[in-house]
Amino acid sequence: MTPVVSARGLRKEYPGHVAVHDVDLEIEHGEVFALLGPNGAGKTTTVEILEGHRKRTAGHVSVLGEDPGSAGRHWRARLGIVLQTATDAAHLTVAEVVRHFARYYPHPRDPEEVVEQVGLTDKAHTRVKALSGGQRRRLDVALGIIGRPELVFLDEPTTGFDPEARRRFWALIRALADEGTTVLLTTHYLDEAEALADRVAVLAAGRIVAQDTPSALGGRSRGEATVRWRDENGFHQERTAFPTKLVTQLSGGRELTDLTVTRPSLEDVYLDLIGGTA
Ligand SMILES: Nc1ncnc2c1ncn2[C@@H]1O[C@H](COP(=O)(O)OP(=O)(O)OP(=O)(O)O)[C@@H](O)[C@H]1O
Repeated sequence: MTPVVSARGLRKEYPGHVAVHDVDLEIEHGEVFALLGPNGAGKTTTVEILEGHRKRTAGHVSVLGEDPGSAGRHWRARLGIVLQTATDAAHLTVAEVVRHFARYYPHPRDPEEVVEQVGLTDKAHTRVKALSGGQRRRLDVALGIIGRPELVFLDEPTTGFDPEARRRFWALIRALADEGTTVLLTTHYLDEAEALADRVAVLAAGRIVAQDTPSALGGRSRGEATVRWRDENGFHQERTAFPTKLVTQLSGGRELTDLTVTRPSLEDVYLDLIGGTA
C-alpha cells in the first residue's frame, strides 16, 4: 500500500538558515506518528509543508497521493488540521461553530457526537470567547476531525489540557486510528508519544536523529537494564544486557527484596538524542 505521507530529502531554507535538512519520512495508513523535538527543531515547518501551508526548498513530498504544493480543494477536504490556534469565531457557541464547520465537508461526522467526544457537551451552548484555554483547544480538535478526515495533523494538541482531558483526548485519537484515520502529531510530551504513537521521529536542529517505535527508540529495548535489589548486606544495583539471567542467578528461587529492573525511559533516550542541539 502506498504510504499516506512520504517525504524524501525534504529541505526548507529561510534566508541564512536551514530549518529542515533532508528529512525522510513515511507514514502508513492508520498509523499514529509523533514528531518530537525541542523548540525550533523544525516540527511545525515540516508539518506545514506536508499540509501545503508552506513551500519547501527541495525534496519530494506526497500526501494522500498528491503533492501538497499543488494539490487542490478536494485534497484539502481529506485532511483534518488542528493548528496551534484555529478558532476565530468568538461570538458563536461551541455547537454553532462545530455545525458551521461541518457544512464545509461532504461527509462530516455528527457535530453533537464530536462535541461529546472532545468532552465539551456541557459547554455546547457557551460562546467560544467564554471558554478556557484548554476548552478552546478541545474545540480546535473537534474542528480538525469534524470533516471525517483520512489524515489528521495535530500540532501540540494537548497543550493546556488538564490530565483528565488529556486521557480523554488520547482515547479519542486511538478511536480515530482504529477507524483507519492516519494521525501525525507533534508534541513536547513524551508520555503522550509513548501512549499514542505507533512510531516516533525525533527532530533535532532540523534533522531526524531517530525514528522507531517508542519502545525501541534509541535501542532502548535492547540496551542495558539496571537491576536493583536489597539483601542482608544492603542495597545493590547492577547494569546488564541480560537482566533475566542476572535475576535468576541472584535469587536461586528465593524472593529478592525491593527488586526492580529498569531500562532507560523514553525521556532519557530523548534527552540523549537531542543532547547539545536544544
Ligand atoms: N517564517 C520564518 N522565517 C524564518 N525562520 C523561520 C520561519 N519560521 C520558522 N523559522 C525558523 O525555523 C526553525 C524551525 O522552526 P519551527 O517553528 O519549525 O520549529 P518547531 O520545532 O515547530 O518549534 P516549537 O516546538 O517551538 O513549535 C526555527 O529556528 C525558526 O526560528
